[in-house]
Amino acid sequence: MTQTMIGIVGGSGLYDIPGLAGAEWQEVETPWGAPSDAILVGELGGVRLAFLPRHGRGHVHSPTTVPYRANIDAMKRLGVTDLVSVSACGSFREEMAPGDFVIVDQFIDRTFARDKTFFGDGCVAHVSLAHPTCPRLGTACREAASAQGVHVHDGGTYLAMEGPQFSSAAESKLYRAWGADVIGMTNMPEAKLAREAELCYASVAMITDYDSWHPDHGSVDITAIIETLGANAEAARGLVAALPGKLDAERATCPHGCDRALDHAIMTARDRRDPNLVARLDAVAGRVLAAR
Ligand SMILES: CSC[C@H]1O[C@H](OP(=O)(O)O)[C@H](O)[C@@H]1O
Ligand SMILES: Nc1ncnc2[nH]cnc12
Repeated sequence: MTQTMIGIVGGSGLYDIPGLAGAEWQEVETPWGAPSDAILVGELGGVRLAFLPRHGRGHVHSPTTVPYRANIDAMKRLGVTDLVSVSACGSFREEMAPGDFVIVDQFIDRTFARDKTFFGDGCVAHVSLAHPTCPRLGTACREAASAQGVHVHDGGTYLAMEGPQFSSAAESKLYRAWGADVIGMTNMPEAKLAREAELCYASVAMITDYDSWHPDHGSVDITAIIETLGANAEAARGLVAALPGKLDAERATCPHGCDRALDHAIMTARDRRDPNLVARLDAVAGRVLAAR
C-alpha cells in the first residue's frame, strides 16, 4: 500500500486552492527545468494534495511554453500518485454546454511544438496510450463534480491544438466531424507524460464556449470564456475539495495498471543506456531503472 497524494494541475482561471491545511508554496527543482510555478502542498480531508497552476500565477506561460516535463516530474518527485487536470475547453457538442463539466477519457493530439517524452536516444521507451486516463480516478472526479450541482458528462474526446490562436471555423467543423467532443491547448503532452511517469491521470474539462462551429453562438471569444470561467471557478474548487472523500488515503496498485506503465516499456539494453539520461529519469522511471 502507498499513501495517496492528489495532484491538481489548475488550468486557465484556477491559480490557487484555498483551505489546504499546512499549505506551503514549495519550489521544486527538476532535471527538466523549473515547473510553471511553485507548487502549493498541504492536506485536504486527510489526504496530501499538491496544486500547480499550469500557466503560473498571473498566467505567464502560453500553452506552447508550459514546461510540461518539469511539471509532471515535479509532481512525481513530490510523491503524487493521482493527477487531475482541470481545464477550460471549447465544446463541439450541443449538449455539452458552457458551464458543464466533461470527464475526458480520450485525446487527439494535434500539438506539434512541444517536448512530448521523457525518453529518447540512450533510453528508448514505448508506453501504451490506448486508454490515456485512469477510469478509477475519472469516476472520483465525476462524483466530486456531480456533488457541485454542475451538469457532468461521463466521457469525451479532447482535441489538443497548438494554439495560442483559436481554431478557424473550418478547423472547428473538421474536428467536430472527427468525433472530438471538446477542444483545448494543454492536455497534450501532459497526459502522455503522466503515463510515462506512471501517474494515474484524469482530466476535467470545464466547458466555456462552443468554439467556432455553432451557427447560433458565433465564434469563440476570450471575453465570454473569462466570464464563464469566473462563474465555474467555485464549482472547480468544490470539485477539488470533494476529491479526497472519493479516494482512499492508502492506495493499492492501480487496477488499470497506470502505476506500472513502464514495466515492459523500456527497449534500450541496460548496457547501452545513456547514464546522463538515466540520471534525469530518477523520479519518473527510477522504479524500473533501478531494478536489476
Ligand atoms: C483562456 S482560453 C485558452 C486557454 O485556456 C485553456 O487553458 P487550460 O487548458 O490550461 O485551462 C486552453 O487550453 C488555452 O490554454
Ligand atoms: N474554443 C477553445 N479552443 C481552444 N482552447 C480553449 N479553451 C477554452 N475554449 C477553447
